[in-house]
Amino acid sequence: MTICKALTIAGSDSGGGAGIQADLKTFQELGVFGTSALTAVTAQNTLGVHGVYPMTVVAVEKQIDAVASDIGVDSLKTGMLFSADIIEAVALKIKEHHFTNVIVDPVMIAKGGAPLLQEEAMEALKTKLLPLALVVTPNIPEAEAISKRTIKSEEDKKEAAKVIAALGVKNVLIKGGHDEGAVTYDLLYDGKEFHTFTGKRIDTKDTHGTGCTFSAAMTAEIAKGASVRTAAETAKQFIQAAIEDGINIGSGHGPTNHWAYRQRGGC
Ligand SMILES: Nc1ncnc2c1ncn2[C@@H]1O[C@H](COP(=O)(O)OP(=O)(O)OP(=O)(O)O)[C@@H](O)[C@H]1O
Ligand SMILES: Cc1ncc(CO)c(N)n1
Repeated sequence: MTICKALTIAGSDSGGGAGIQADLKTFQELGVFGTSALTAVTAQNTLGVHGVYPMTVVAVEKQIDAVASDIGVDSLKTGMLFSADIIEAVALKIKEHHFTNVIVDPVMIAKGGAPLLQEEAMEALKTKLLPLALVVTPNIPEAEAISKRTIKSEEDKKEAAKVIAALGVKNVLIKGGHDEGAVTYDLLYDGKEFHTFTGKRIDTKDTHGTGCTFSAAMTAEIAKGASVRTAAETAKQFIQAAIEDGINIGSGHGPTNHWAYRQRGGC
């Protein structure tokens, strides 16, 4: 049996709904062996972020080397990277280990408003990491920050995707969770064409970690050999099920249900 392996380079969410925890749960649910390189520890729950404790650059590098040299990496995703130093180190490791299936979730701000990326790290994200990415998966505020454009319409989303692609990313997937309306529209631009992934918008406050979970599902599917487009389709179904079959944990923005997709018969 071939075991597919995915690495997440991200922050820890003690509350278990986002970050490394969401990524590893999602990898497991989709039948992929998950490994991790922690960039920061956050003290976090459904009410917000109560502390951020970054790892040293050497600690991040050593974790990536340990995984790459022994276990192997079929695909990797990045989440919370926090500082320019960590971004630069991760970019160098991607090149050194010749990682190609790189999914960048450009995490900037937690749902409650806490910064998870230092402002001065934006330039490193754009110039060092994005050119190495197979896919980047910004939400709407992140797409606005990277493209320096305001997104109010589907046309704006398309223009922003083109601007982001011009930074050297092969595929840009702008997630539509922050839009309004009865339907969510996630837009994929592959450098030539646009593809839309839609779902019924669920009226719930329990959407903590939706972005991490979505990009982790894409990463797992790409580890198994799926195309970016097919991976996005599966990720959309995975997150739709995870939000719809909510589990109501904590008194703030609760996590999604990472096992819902499997329970419905997906794998
Ligand atoms: N209320 C909702 N109902 C249905 N789908 C949703 C809802 N909210 C988000 N989604 C979907 O979840 C996925 C993640 O999108 P979103 O824009 O919420 O990411 P995010 O802001 O990066 O999340 P987070 O920062 O919490 O990790 C997308 O496929 C989006 O369409
Ligand atoms: C550690 C971590 N990564 C990402 C997010 C974004 O959801 C979060 N809230 N916490």
